[in-house]
Amino acid sequence: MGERYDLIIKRGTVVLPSGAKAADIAVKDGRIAAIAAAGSLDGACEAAETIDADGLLVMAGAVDVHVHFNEPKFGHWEGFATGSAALAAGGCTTYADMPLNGNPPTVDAGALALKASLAEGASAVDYAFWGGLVPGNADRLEELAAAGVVGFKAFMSNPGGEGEGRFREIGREALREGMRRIAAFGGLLALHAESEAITSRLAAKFADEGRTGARDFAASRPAVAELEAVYMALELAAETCCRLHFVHISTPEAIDMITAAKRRGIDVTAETCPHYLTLTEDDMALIGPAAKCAPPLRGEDRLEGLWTRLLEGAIDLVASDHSPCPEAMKTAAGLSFIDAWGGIAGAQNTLELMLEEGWRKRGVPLQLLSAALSANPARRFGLYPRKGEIAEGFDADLAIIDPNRTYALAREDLYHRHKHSPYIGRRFTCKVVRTLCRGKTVYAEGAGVTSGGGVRLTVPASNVPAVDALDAQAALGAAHLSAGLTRTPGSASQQCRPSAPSLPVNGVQPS
Ligand SMILES: NC(=O)N[C@H]1NC(=O)NC1=O
Ligand SMILES: [Zn+2]
Ligand SMILES: [Zn+2]
Repeated sequence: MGERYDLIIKRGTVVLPSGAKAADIAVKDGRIAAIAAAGSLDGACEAAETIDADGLLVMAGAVDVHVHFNEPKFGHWEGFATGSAALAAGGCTTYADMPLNGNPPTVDAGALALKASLAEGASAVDYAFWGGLVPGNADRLEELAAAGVVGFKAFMSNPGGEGEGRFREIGREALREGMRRIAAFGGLLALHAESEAITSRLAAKFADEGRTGARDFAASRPAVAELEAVYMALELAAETCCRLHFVHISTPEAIDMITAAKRRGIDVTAETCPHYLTLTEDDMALIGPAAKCAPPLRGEDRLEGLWTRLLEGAIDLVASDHSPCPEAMKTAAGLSFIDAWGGIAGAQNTLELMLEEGWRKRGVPLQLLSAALSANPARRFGLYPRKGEIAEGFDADLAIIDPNRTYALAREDLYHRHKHSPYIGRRFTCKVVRTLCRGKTVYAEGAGVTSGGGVRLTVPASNVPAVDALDAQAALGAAHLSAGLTRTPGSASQQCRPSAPSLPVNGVQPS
């Protein structure tokens, strides 16, 4: 007998960075100890447990860097236990929690400590936290970085939400100052990019006119609101050299602006969400408030345009933006579409949606999907090389998928706190059947979710992962479509030198 392992997963179709391959995976002390030819470990080694994955896909657990678990105070919207259970059931093994809509929002070290205390012992899978950049907390950014946040999140438009002291959007000058501060310690800023000027003016106009339907909501947040905000933020990033990440991009035009900025050497990445890749404005009108989000769902052309950009490697990562609320805030009698909560509860469905719509329907290679769902988010936010890939030495964070299973998503399948979802009734031809976090089964079909074992991940404040690391995905995209993104290795960090701002920043003289 050879090596003694804790677990062997045998004969699975394993999605490696180089492609899918029949292989055995051995796990010891929570990490991937060996990857070997299918059938070669079984019998040759001892293991406390064996999982037969014959006929099943084995992928790296998804790394969902965009979820809103709303403790403290708004745990009745979504909490760590239920939110993470949904992620586990969907094949996600690591997440990063956004600094809103809990109260207090995560805008200083004290609020972060409170968040962390509430998550401890409650989360089914591993997790990290975002800090917030809001008007007035520029002096708190470094303490948040020192406490290990993955980055900072700011809103360019009104984030909504409830409660005194809730998270607020940031104007141009305070955003610029925040970027200067974040750049100074090598941090990263994530932006919700919609123009407040455009969206608030249209919202007020439509309110006056009594326009409260789904189409009115979409029209009040047009694509140009995203494009203007992305353009402005890219200009500020060029000026301040702040590393930038755009969350939930909804238009291929914005992706193209971001791609052009990458070519100019700006250290920027783009995220989209499964809903922009699987649902349209028509679906939103049909489904109702369960499909309401901001930016809103777009037309078929833009949806397909996003898939093309994903294939080209121009979309760095996919995350859920799980932002749920109590049922009544979506469906109360007499509630108009405009007044319903904007946020889609999608935590559980990311991986299956991407497999269904990407791999199955559009032929997107599994390794490209895996890069967008796992490796790239892990790399960008400092969780790599521990998370994000099936490779020796990495945490044994795995999603096991039955690629020959047809089912329709039912309310009862959902683990998140409130069971509204735009995907209820949707048919899938694949299903996550088991999820392992650090080698422990956290979800198994039939048995359900085992809660509580997730640990907190902190990212060193000085962590500056190069954007070049993301070129792996671009290369895959290029190979697939021969239209990939080219980025000069090292270009981002080498080219950016902060230039003097053209205007004084909030009375602070540029140094
Ligand atoms: N406040 C909040 O979570 N907003 C999120 N919901 C949504 O649909 N987009 C968002 O930014
Ligand atoms: Zn947002
Ligand atoms: Zn969000």
